[in-house]
This record gives sequence, C-alpha cells and structure tokens, in this order.
Amino acid sequence: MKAVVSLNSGSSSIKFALYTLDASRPPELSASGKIEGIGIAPRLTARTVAGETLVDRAWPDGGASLTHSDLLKDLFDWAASHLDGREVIAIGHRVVHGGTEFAEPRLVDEALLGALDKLCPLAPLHQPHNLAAIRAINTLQPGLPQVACFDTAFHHDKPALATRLAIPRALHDQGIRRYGFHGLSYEYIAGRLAEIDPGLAKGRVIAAHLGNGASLCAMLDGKSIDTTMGFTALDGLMMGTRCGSIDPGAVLHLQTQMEMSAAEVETLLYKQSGLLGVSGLSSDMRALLASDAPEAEEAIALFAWRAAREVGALLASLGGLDGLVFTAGIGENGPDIRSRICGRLAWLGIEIDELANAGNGPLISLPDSRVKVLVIPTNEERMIATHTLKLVGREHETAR
Ligand SMILES: Nc1ncnc2c1ncn2[C@@H]1O[C@H](COP(=O)(O)OP(=O)(O)O)[C@@H](O)[C@H]1O
Ligand SMILES: CC(=O)OP(=O)(O)O
Ligand SMILES: [Mg+2]
Repeated sequence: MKAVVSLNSGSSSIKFALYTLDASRPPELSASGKIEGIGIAPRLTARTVAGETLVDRAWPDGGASLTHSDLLKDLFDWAASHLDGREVIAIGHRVVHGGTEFAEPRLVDEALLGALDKLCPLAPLHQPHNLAAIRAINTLQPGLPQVACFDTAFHHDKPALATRLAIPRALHDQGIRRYGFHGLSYEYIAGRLAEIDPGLAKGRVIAAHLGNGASLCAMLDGKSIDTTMGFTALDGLMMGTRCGSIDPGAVLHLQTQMEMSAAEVETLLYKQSGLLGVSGLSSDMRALLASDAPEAEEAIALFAWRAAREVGALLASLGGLDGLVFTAGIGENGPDIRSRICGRLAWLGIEIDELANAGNGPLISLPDSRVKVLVIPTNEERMIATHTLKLVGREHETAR
C-alpha cells in the first residue's frame, strides 16, 4: 500500500500524518500524531485513525533543551518501525515563508532550498526547522519526492494595499511587505466552511487561528483580503512567546538606549514575549488558565483584548462581519478565551450560546446572533497531503 506523509513543523510542535492511497478513494488518514511542548517538556503522541494509541512518550529529564532537529531524529526512528509495510511515495511539508516568489506548492530541489534559506531571517522560529526536516529526509532517503507548501501562499493575491507597509516604495519592491501566514490553516478552514455553511462561506468571515502562533484572516468569499501577520509571523496578535504588533519606536529604544544587540532583541520579541513575557510563567495557555497568579490572568486578559481589537481592524477591511471562526490549539479548545473575545465583541451583535461554547461547537452563537460564530478544527496536515498529491501526480495512487 502506498502512502504520503505530511510534516508540519510549528514553533512549539511538530505535527505529522500518514495518509494511505487507494486509487478508488480520496487519501485516507491512517495515523497522526505530534510532538508538542518543544522547548518546555516535549511529548510524542500518535494514534491510528481508529483511536488506538501508537506511542505516548516523554523524554528523560523533561527534554526542555531538545531542539526540533533532535526531536525529528527521534521521530524518524520511531516512524521507521511503524510503517507496517507501507511505501511512502512523497512527503509534504509546511514551509512558513514563500516570499514574493512562491505562491503555489513546489517540488523540492536544491535551487528551491537555496531560495528558501534566504527567507530564514524572516521566520526564525519556523523556516530553519521546516528546511532542516526536508534536508534530513533528503539524506535519509535521497530521491524521495518532497513538496513545500507555503503558509504565505493563501494570502498572495490579497489586495495590493493590504501588502504595503508605509515605508519608502523601494523597500516594498525589495520584498519588505506584508505577506501573512497560517495560510494552509485558512485554506482548510475556507474549504470546511464551504461544506458546513456554504452561504456564510461566501460572505464576510474572520478566521481566528489561535495557537502558539496566532493570527486573524479576513476572508471574502473564501479568499484572504487581509490578515494580522505581516512581513514576519511576529506581527499582529499577542502569541505564546511573540509580542505581536509593537511600536517600532520601542524596538529602536531597546537598541539605542538599552544597548541590546539585534540578536538580543530578536530573542526578546520572538521567544520571551507574548503570554510568557507578560505572565512571567508560561507560554502555554493551558498552564495560564490553571494558574491563580494575577500575572497569568493579566496575560490571558491581554491576549483576549488584543484579539478583539484586531478583529475590529479587520472589520474595517471587510466592511462588516457575517461569521467568526475559531481554530487551532486555543481557538478549538479554549471556551473561556472564546467567551472573553466574543464578550468584547458583543456590540457587534455577537451572542454566544455558552453551552455550545463549552462543548467546543461547531456552532457556538445563538440563533439571533447577528454574526455566526463557529469552532472548526483546522487540519494543516490534510491540506499539505492534498497539495503534495496534486504535485507528485495521482498516478501514484495505484493499487496496494
Ligand atoms: N484545552 C485547551 N485550552 C486552552 N488552550 C489550549 C488547550 N489545548 C491546547 N491549548 C493551547 O494551544 C496552544 C498550542 O496551539 P497549537 O495550534 O497546537 O500550536 P502550534 O502553533 O505550535 O501549532 C498552547 O498555548 C496550548 O496551551
Ligand atoms: C506562522 C506561525 O506562527 O505558525 P505557528 O502557529 O505554527 O507557530
Ligand atoms: Mg500551528
């Protein structure tokens, strides 16, 4: 039996899925799993599609110092003995930054890797891990087709104005512009919404991808017209360890008055800010929700306020709102956070059904709510598998 693998290296997790191919059916999920809590206390879990646990392990000493690369090696060792005779014909990857050039998934070759290397400074928490995984597989299995699926691609055709920063035009022409991320997630959500509520999918929708990285996407008829992330995945909402939008004057102050180096500022803004920085406790929303510390409460409150405030900005881009969709780790599993954000948006006519919200949806707004609110689990891995198969050709989907 042939199979395709999706790898999604996020900032705090590596998610993976194995899809079995059969000519007569769409690719079928066989098993999926993740290593989460990278940098804190990694944990590898995987399950078959029937729910049978394949693995559930932590690392000795907690594993806080293990990097994405260390954990990938362990993951490959584990996976090699769990393929049950399946032949992997291609591996698809989420690659966070495609720059101005890559608006479609691409088969990986050395030239592509070289071009993507140049974008590493624009996504330091992701791009190096994405490319390291591709190179590691190239070494383990040279010749195995690999496909890069870009997080920026979904936003590529948004209106020209929404791509501009208010800086000299020559810099825009050199690629210093607003790209947008979480595109595979938004593409999947747009597709699911069209299945769940086709009328709503044609309207004005804001999707809120609230995970360790967090952003919003304003969609009109399923297409991105604006998003909160920009040149890098540092912009917009407050995140697990990232600051989100910040006065550039504060960044200059850190460098000129507090004499921090560029590398120190990068670490501060990408790795020490957000929920972690404000709470002083953790970047993990679950840990903050479980804490009694006032700093944890303040971090949660700021997260919700900032998210609601950015919804307000995207409302202006959309000219109103018909639907709000929550997704990703916090968006899918955090009723309290959804409730806080929606509470701040009550003036819009949003009315939440708290019982449905506590059950994680899918529809969590009351029938009279002027804006429909839904919870839709994202599936970046499914999107990656779909793109990968399209590129390597469906002729691979032959018999067992
Ligand atoms: N039950 C839950 N309630 C609130 N937050 C949750 C819950 N489960 C997971 N999360 C949060 O989701 C975030 C991770 O989101 P995820 O989308 O998996 O991350 P990544 O961006 O690494 O892919 C963490 O902050 C985690 O605490
Ligand atoms: C782009 C981004 O922030 O991704 P993640 O949510 O996986 O960190
Ligand atoms: Mg993610």
